[in-house]
Amino acid sequence: MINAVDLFSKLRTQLEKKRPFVAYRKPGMFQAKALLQKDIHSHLAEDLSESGFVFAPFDIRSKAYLIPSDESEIFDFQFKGDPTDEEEQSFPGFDFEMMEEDQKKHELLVQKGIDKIKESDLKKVVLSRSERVPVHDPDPIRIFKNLLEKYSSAMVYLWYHPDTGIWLGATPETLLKAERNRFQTMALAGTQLYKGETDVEWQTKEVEEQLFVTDYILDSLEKLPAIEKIQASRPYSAKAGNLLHICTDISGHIKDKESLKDLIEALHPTPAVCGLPKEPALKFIQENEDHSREFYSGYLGELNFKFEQKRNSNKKNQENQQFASISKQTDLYVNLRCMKLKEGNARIYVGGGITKDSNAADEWMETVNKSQTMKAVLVK
Ligand SMILES: C=C(O[C@@H]1C=C(C(=O)O)C=C[C@H]1O)C(=O)O
Repeated sequence: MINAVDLFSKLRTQLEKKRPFVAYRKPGMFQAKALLQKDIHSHLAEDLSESGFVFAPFDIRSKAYLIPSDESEIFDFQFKGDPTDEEEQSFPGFDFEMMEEDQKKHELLVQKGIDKIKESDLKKVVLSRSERVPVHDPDPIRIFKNLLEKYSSAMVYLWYHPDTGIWLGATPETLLKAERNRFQTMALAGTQLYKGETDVEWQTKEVEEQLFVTDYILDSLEKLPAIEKIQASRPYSAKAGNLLHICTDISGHIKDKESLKDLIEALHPTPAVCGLPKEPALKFIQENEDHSREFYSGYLGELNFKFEQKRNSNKKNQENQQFASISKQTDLYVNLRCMKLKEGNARIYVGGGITKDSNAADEWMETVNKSQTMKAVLVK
């Protein structure tokens, strides 16, 4: 365990030396972790058998970066900021006049998506935009501390790589957790503002949209020969910053470890960030969104991370002796509620799922609400 102040100063040195690093805290954890790469080389996750922290883009044809465990110094730390009661968070206001152009553009895009759904086999498409926000104090470490303070139930991270630049985020969405022969994923979709209550009503549009995601994930998993014993929870409302989403937890068994790659490839990109059917949704996104998503709606996290598991022996003559075995763990998240920091500006990425029942003005508002997760940590 390293003192947080010392860790942050090590991160600054890494930045100065242009060496890749990532610092992160998983949802609900007290302890945070950092991987500081010892050299400046670009390592890639080529076949997902590597061990380290992976940072993968939305577009599966582009490079997925890796900070390999073996080439890094790994630290555990705790950040004791002012513990914020998530119930009492405040979010900054917004200047709607300044955003008029963005609003028009986004509503046109959404309407085009709705029209396409009505006239084709496309059932759902996730459409996004990015927003440039000038940042008064663009110190990534200051912003990361704010993330740690504000979002205890999200995966919060600060990633730096000379090839990708600086990214930060607080994502509520698990892509895949896998350990030994078990795995877990989730179907997350549907959005409403959190108003102090998680026991809320959902409209048919949201229920249907989330069901598309669940069904698609279950179908894709059933097609994989190495996957068995698939189970799905009942849908429930999950809180993420100032928002609520509908969530279904999905779990199962993997028969052979070699299948992790197939599993990740079957899941990414899910209809929670791309659409249904996958191919026409992807085509629509590529042809109509006017920004490159880069790492937004890609995935990130621990890949085949080795950790020591201590077990007590139950043999009498070896009483009190502990046995350590090395296990591998994968813990990946979808890169949502995120931003890229560059030259004193933050580029915030936000999107939402469009179906035949969507309304363009509501979808615009949903992206405004989603952008609050990052805007709230930019202010001092
Ligand atoms: C696409 C985003 O979020 C996804 C889309 C949601 C929706 O359409 O309601 C909800 C949660 C996420 O699965 C985003 O945050 O940018």
